[in-house]
Amino acid sequence: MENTTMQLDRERIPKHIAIIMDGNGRWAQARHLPRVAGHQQGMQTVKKVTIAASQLGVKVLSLYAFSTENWKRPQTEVKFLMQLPGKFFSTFVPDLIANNVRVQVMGDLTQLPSATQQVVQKAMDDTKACDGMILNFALNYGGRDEIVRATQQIAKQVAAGELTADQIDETTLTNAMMTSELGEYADPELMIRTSGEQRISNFMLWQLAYSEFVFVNQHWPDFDGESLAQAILTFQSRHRRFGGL
Ligand SMILES: Cc1cc(N2CCCCCC2)n2ncc(-c3ccc(F)cc3)c2n1
Repeated sequence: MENTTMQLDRERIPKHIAIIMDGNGRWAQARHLPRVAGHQQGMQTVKKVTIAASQLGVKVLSLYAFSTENWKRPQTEVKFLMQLPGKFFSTFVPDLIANNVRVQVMGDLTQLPSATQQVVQKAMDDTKACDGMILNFALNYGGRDEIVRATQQIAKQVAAGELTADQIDETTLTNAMMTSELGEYADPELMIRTSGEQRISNFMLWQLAYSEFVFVNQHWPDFDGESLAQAILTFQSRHRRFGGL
C-alpha cells in the first residue's frame, strides 16, 4: 500500500486547503443506489479527511457542503442534505474536540431550516475553545453572493461617512468577506475538486485568486487520506508563483 504521506515535505503543507466535494450522486448511481446514499457516504469521507488534514498540520480546511444553487435540487434531496449537519455533529463532535478542531461555517445561514441553524451554532459553540485546525463548512454559500454582501457592507460604510470611495482597496474587500476571521489563512493555497469536473462553481471566488487547483477523478466518497496526501504532493511539485517570475 503506497504511503504518500511519508513523501510529503512537512515544511510545505498548504496552510489552507479548500475542497469541492463532487461526485456523490455519480458514486451512488454507479452502485445502483439512491443519490442520498452518496451524500451519506460523502459525510463519512468528510470525517476521514478532516482528521487526516488535521494530523498533517493544515491550519484551515474549507469544504463546499451546499451552494446557493443547490436549492434547485429535488426537495426530497434538499431535505436530506439539510439533515446532514446534525447527523455529522451527533456522531463527530467528540472526535473534533479530541483533535482540537474548531468548526466555522460560512454562508447565508438565515435561509437554512431552524433545526439546521441550531445544530450548526451549537457545534461552533462546543468547539470554540479548540485552537487547532479550523474546519470551515461552506453552507448555503456562493462566491458571488459573498462579494455582493461585502460590497453592500462597504457601501453602507461609505454612506455613513466611515470610509471614502478612494480608501477602498483589496484589504477593504478582504476584510468584508466571510473569511475575514481566518486572518492570514483566509486564502486557500490549494483547491481540490473531485470527480473530474474542472470548474470553480462559484466557490470562494475572491479567495482563490492565487490558489493552485488540483482536479482528481475520484468521486468524493472514494477520496481518503491517501488521496489528500497525493493532492498535496502535486501541490508541492508545482513552482508557486504569485504573478511574479
Ligand atoms: C449540506 C451538507 C451536505 C453534506 N454532504 C456530505 C459531503 C459531500 C457533499 C454533499 C453532502 N455534508 N457533509 C457534512 C456537512 C456539514 C455541513 C455543515 C456542518 F456544520 C457540519 C457538517 C454537510 N452538509
